[in-house]
Amino acid sequence: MLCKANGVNVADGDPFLGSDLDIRYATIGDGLPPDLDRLLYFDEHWDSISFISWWPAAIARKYNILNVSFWTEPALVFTIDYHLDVLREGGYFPIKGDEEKNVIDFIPGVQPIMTKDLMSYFHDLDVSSTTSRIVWDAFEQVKYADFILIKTLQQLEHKAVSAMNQKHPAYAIGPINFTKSLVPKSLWSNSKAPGSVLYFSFGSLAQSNKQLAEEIACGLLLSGVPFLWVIRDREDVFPDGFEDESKDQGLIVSWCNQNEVLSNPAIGGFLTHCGWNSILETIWCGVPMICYPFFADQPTNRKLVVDDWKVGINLCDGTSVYRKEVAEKIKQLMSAETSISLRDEMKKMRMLMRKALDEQGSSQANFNQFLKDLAVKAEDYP
Ligand SMILES: O=c1ccn([C@@H]2O[C@H](COP(=O)(O)OP(=O)(O)O[C@H]3O[C@H](CO)[C@@H](O)[C@H](O)[C@H]3O)[C@@H](O)[C@H]2O)c(=O)[nH]1
Repeated sequence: MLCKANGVNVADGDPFLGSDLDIRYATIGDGLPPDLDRLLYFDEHWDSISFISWWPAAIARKYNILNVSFWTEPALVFTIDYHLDVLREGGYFPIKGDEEKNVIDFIPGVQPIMTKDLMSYFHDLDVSSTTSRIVWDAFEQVKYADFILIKTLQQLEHKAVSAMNQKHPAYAIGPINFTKSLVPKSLWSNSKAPGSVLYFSFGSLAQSNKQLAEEIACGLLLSGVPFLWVIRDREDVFPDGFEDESKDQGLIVSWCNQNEVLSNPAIGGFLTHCGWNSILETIWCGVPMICYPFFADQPTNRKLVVDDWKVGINLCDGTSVYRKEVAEKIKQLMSAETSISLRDEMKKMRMLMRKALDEQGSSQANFNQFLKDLAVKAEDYP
């Protein structure tokens, strides 16, 4: 196969490493200070990156080159967004709180989904808001792509991927950029019992607000569970005395190598904001999750993790977070007795993911097929 001949393997970090393809990467900053809370200044952040929603298609057209669009979100989210025009026509984008319209059951490849589980921008009533505009533009433009790559597993999202394929050449090639053998280096949690530590991070964008951090901090103390908390800006966020009180129970850091942490045997659970990359990394390491989604695709990702795949639980069952409930949920997840079924389901998903990334696995096969189709299509381009 083309891919194999070129030595390309989706499990080896950079999938193009070792190939004879001339692939170059560039990082594009959003122009905002690195430590700015992008959740707090969400519109400014999205405004500053809005160019990414339209320029790839425009440039591809201008220079008559192939346009490959790569999406780091579940096929479920991508498919719903791909049908924004249909949803807008039906009065679902935005959702206007109409009782009769609380389930969407007409998107090909998407099981009936409650409107509450849709991405956060569906609930933004202002269609001219930065987020709504960018999402709309991005999915108008994606229709001009020659190929769509989705960072997901075919086995997990078979229906959505197949339905997408009826409309557009789409390939489930995820997850990529994991190395197969992650060897944990020296880590505080090395001194802890297997499965005893809760890892807690809200990803690269979201920072905890004071009230939320306070409830979680107190919940952690009440639970007594050892923890590793990644928080980028901890100034003035924790309740008085928390860092002192918790110094024997937990470690607080501003950043870590998440893959290394998750693959450490001491980690028994992950309190996550449901960023898609974190979810895939967590499944790769077989760690069950406690979910607290903030915005964008995260509420929909939560549905996959908790309701569909049953490898995680919600942090809170209502709309607010209370320390007592936080403590209960943490204890429930971390106890081997109360989370048997979660752990069993997670084992199955982990196996699926590892198989998909094998040399004969679906992600590898889809990636190989993509390279073949790309080469054929490239013949039409001068
Ligand atoms: O201390 C840390 C914290 C995070 N990470 C890494 O940072 C990435 C975080 O990615 P993700 O979990 O997807 O969260 P966000 O950075 O918040 O991702 C944004 O982009 C994702 C799609 O790519 C969306 O699913 C999210 O909603 C959106 O917030 C992961 O690879 C983590 O391994 C670290 O390495 N160290």
